Amino acid sequence: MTSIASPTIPIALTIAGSDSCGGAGMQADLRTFAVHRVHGTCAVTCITAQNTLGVTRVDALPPEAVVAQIDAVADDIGFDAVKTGMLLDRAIVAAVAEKARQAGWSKLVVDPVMVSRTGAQLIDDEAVATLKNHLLPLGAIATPNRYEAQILSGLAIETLDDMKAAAEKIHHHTRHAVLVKGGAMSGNCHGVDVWFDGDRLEVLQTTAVNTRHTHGTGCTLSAAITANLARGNDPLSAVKAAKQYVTEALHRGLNIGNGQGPVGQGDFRF
Ligand SMILES: Nc1ncnc2c1ncn2[C@@H]1O[C@H](COP(=O)(O)OP(=O)(O)OP(=O)(O)O)[C@@H](O)[C@H]1O
Ligand SMILES: Cc1ncc(CO)c(N)n1
Repeated sequence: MTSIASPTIPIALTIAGSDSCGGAGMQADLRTFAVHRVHGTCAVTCITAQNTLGVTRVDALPPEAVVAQIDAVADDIGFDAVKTGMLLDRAIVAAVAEKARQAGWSKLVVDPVMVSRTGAQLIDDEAVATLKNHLLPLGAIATPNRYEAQILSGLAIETLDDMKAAAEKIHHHTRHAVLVKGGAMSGNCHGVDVWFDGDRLEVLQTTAVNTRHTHGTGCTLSAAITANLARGNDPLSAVKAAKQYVTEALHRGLNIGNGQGPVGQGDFRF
């Protein structure tokens, strides 16, 4: 029998929550990895009951269960890059940060999932502080959205200059690269992201896509960055290619459910 995957296939790990509607969270991450021809492994942090209208229930896994999943993958298969998504509570954030610190993951993308694009808080205050002080400084790239960048920088974000100032302030705290995402910005900044790595400040822009099917954009972007890092791309080119990919995914948004449908990570036209 021949095996399908060669030992040289890039491998990525996502540490994230499950989304029952399949558009965000680890479902989005694994699909995005697959489209990038990267084998996806996962450590589930929490189970969300959610659909295109919102989240109705969240159940956390014990932090030991999250760590056991990471160890099971690390001890046997290994991975080339890691991303974190929804970590939910202080204990899970602390356990993942400790694992990242011990293992010294160099290709770590931290999507600091705290506040949804609609402004709803997704994790508690203690978890926010632990994420900011313990996990974020370990990530090679942090990808806050507008509201998360406001919390992390302490700055109000209304304009492109505000996005740049927030990216610089967050970098000052983490000493690593930051991508402030503009999906929740209005006017000319809608869909514009700002990259700052301490050296280069870049504005990443595509034409804003006029769609309401935006569920999972943030997860899809950070998963694509992680996949590109796993494939050996440097951080800025990984981010630029991922931005292009999420724009295409927005054009393929799925009109399912009664609210904000998911972006189309795969090309389902056939
Ligand atoms: N309508 C749009 N047109 C073009 N790009 C967009 C649009 N909406 C979001 N994006 C892009 O999608 C990516 C994710 O950004 P966003 O600010 O939506 O993240 P998020 O709030 O974390 O997402 P999520 O909705 O998954 O929580 C960014 O690159 C952003 O610029
Ligand atoms: C599980 C999960 N992770 C992340 C997000 C943010 O898009 C979401 N809605 N659900």
